Amino acid sequence: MQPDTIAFAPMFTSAEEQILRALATAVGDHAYQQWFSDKTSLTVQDDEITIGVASPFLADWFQKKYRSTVRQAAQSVLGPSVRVRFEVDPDVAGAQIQNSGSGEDVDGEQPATPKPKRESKTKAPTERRRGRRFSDLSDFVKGPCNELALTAAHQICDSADANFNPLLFHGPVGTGKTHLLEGIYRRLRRENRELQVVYLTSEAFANYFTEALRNHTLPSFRQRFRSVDILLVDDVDFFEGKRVIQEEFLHTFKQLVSHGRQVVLTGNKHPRLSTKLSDELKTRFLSGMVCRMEAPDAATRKEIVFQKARRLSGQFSDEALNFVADRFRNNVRELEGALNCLQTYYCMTGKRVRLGAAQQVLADLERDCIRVIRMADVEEAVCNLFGIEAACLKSSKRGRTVSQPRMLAMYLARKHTHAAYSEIGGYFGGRNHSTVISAEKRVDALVTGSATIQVAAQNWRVQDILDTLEQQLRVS
Ligand SMILES: Nc1ncnc2c1ncn2[C@@H]1O[C@H](COP(=O)(O)OP(=O)(O)OP(=O)(O)O)[C@@H](O)[C@H]1O
Repeated sequence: MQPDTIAFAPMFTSAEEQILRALATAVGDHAYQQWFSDKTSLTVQDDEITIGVASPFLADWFQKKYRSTVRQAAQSVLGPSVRVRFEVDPDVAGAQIQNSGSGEDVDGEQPATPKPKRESKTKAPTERRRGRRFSDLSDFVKGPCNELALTAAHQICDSADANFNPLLFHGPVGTGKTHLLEGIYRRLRRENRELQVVYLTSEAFANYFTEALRNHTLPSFRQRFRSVDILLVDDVDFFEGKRVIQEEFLHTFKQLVSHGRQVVLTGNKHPRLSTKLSDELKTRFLSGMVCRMEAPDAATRKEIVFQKARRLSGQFSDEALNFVADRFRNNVRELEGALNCLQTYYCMTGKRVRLGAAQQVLADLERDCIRVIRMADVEEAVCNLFGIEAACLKSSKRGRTVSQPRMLAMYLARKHTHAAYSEIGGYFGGRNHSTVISAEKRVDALVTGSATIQVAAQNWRVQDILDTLEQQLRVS
């Protein structure tokens, strides 16, 4: 991966300085001296920059007048995913009050608020950390459920020439896909500042694209995304069913990969299981390395809970933490939610949280985690996976493309809703109870025989399909 020359990058020492220089060029010297130099603070935190100003009125005014200029300046240094915030910085405000009385008149563009004063003190980029904090790879707890993915993430950061492109993480919600992607971003930004690394969600990519289409700025949109060294895109499932955006992303992807630039993606399902991604995009997604991430096993959950608890100010007994790890099994977000409850309880009482208190505090949360699965949920999950309409599932059609999904839907409805056979048969197109019984037997036999059926023109083991559907039912 050869870093492209980024405008301004080689000339200045820090990202803050580069942004300020780009800004000065964009707004002109006069306006820069009048509004920015010595009168604002600038903080860069990952892909977010914060401009600190002296009052809420100024924050509002800057937002209206300079937001897009500041964003463009920041993008020229940090890449297209950068976000800009304006907020009151008490240090800047304090410095302005101290220096009041030395103001000068400005041109007609000033806001109808107290004006910034000339001699207020420039605030150097501070250590303060605001806004989004990207996760770090070093905080990621390794277990059998994610070991391969973590190793691949480190390989991307370690080697300028990882031999898989793209790297794609997929798995159920809350299993750490975004954490790994952010961790890659953070490590690369920390250790390879010369690389142009862009992190964004696929939704943001789609929004930038639509904006570029609307504003007739496609060439600059393309130039931005097709010249990065490493592109990290979260949640590619969002591209599903969006043909034009898929096409655009495909070209971006091809261009990057053909120039040896790395692409890392995350998604909730294996690309092959997607019925709404173009075949060409799917093939590209599969051409590198696909890592599945699973819900954490017991030992990993325990390690995660203990690690996260160490970062909290609360005191918790080991039994209380083991209780959390044991009870909240679906994903790491649930574990975090439970720990937050215990932390709040600790803040309220000031007492070390023991097992009894944890059980009491978490009882409600546990109840909330009980998922009642309805036949409509099964229907929706099956239809999504197989790309068919609900009406089709309930119809009298008997072709395989419909009868197999229907058979699986009946099987899952019986397993998870405990509805009577006749009710299930009635729901899926007015069939009788013996049809459901026979569907149940057939699926059991297919699982036992490791049989496969087709999803999206690929053969999948019935057990794998059931696992995928059941994961969706658990979290939907
Ligand atoms: N192995 C892990 N070690 C430490 N924290 C983890 C681990 N896995 C997940 N987490 C934490 O769990 C939370 C949810 O993880 P994350 O957002 O990465 O999940 P995800 O798989 O991207 O979910 P979604 O599909 O909903 O986007 C985050 O706070 C993350 O830091």
